[in-house]
Amino acid sequence: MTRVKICGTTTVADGMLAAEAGADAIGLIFAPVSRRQVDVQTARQISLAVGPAVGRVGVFLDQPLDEVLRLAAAARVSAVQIHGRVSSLYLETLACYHPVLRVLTPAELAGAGAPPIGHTLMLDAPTPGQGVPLDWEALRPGFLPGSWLAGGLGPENVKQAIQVLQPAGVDAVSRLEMAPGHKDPARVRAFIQAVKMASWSATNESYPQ
Ligand SMILES: O=C(O)c1ccccc1NCC(=O)[C@H](O)[C@H](O)COP(=O)(O)O
Repeated sequence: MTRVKICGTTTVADGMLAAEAGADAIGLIFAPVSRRQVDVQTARQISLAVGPAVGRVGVFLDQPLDEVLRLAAAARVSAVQIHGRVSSLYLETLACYHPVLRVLTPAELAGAGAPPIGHTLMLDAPTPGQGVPLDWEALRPGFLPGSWLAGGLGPENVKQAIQVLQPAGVDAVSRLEMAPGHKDPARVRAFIQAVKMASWSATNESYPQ
């Protein structure tokens, strides 16, 4: 089954909405450049509210390692998502503390090998959180099994993305909002439902009859 992460959660109410709609994970963005940045106290409240079955992913962009470790611990996240230019040592050190969702752009994927244990790859647009879809067909030859997909996904196009790439998980934010940082409940529910339906179809269609 394709996992589903609802990113850019800034309130307990929106965290609960995603959890009740069946999300596997929520994203808590700590990148200061983001219009969806959440403060660490609120992030911690959200983490504790969504229950044990929902992953809480701290999202970071070009932030120092000590800042990532401090915020991740304080917010009680269960994984970290790392965008931007960071070293292998940075990622290896982080993976000693948290599962790492390493975000690559399509251009960066070209030179990437299989990720080390503790790391999962996610493909996303060069500028995250802008609602711009990737070219899924062009990605297909190099898309590594087990990778996640983000970039411009919403209820209307996620089925096609899953059919083309069969990602292990999908992640979205812009197309699920009424305004940056504020979820549209109907679109969050529709997105999660669409992922589950598409993933169920992909799994069952591949079974021999
Ligand atoms: O969404 C942001 O504002 C953001 C800013 C800086 C770093 C990461 C950010 N988002 C990370 C995500 O996981 C988004 O869900 C992902 O980029 C997809 O976004 P969208 O294309 O808007 O669905």
